[in-house]
Amino acid sequence: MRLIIREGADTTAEYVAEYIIERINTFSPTAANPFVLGLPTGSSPIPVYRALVVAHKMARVSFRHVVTFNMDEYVGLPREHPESYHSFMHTYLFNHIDIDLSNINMLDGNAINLQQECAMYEAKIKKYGGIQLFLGGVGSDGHIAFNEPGSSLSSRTRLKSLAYETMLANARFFDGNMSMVPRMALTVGVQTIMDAKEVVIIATGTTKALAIQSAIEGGVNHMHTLSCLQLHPCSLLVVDEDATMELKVKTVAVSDRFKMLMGSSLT
Ligand SMILES: N[C@@H]1[C@@H](O)[C@H](O)[C@@H](COP(=O)(O)O)O[C@@H]1O
Repeated sequence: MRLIIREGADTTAEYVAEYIIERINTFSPTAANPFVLGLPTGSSPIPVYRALVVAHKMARVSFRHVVTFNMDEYVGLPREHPESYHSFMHTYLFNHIDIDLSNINMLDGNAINLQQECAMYEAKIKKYGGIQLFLGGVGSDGHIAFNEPGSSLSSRTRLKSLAYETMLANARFFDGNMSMVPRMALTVGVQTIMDAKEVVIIATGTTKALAIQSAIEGGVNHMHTLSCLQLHPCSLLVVDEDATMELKVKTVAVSDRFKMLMGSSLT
């Protein structure tokens, strides 16, 4: 697992966007051999999507032969609801790039048979030969996608009840009203993410510091599912300085601002 530290949220997002652009362009996708990209929702990837849209408008990257699979979707929230992950992805990315709508794959949280929906999603990923690059965020408790604490590390796409902490964090998108926050979601599993050829995680802000610390310095364990990436041959965490605040091993190059915050212990 590689760790890249940038100063702030914007430079962190820029790094991730440039990384994805480079990967897509180097791959040179075609209709017969598309680039398969896994995507997250949440506030952390928003500046990444913004940067990808700008790069697309400047003709630096095309999504014409990119196939996407999103990580998760709420159960029971209408697709058109502004807080559905379907709406989120169109608002922040899909409406502004040249992706073919038939290349967008999102779990249907209103499917009549949710179990079948999840099995079909896994089968479709397989049909494309797997995910080339899975971009993800992390929950403040260290979860990846909606693989809440206690999720099996060999899990695949399935129905999950959300942890109280996740619902609390997501209440900000529902006018702070906990009773409006969906209690269940469909999510790719830990193993689905581990099967990707490459995994890139973005984490910014002090609220992610404990999650980053447990993922990097803790053992691999199902209570902090991000930690599974320690076992991935090609995983990358891209974080800002705030998100490194709880790291015990202070061997990283740090900026003056960070040194100031930490006092003389780093000099
Ligand atoms: N299912 C999503 C995760 O994929 C995301 O990583 C997390 C953090 O979101 P944010 O970036 O808004 O902190 O939120 C939800 O739980």
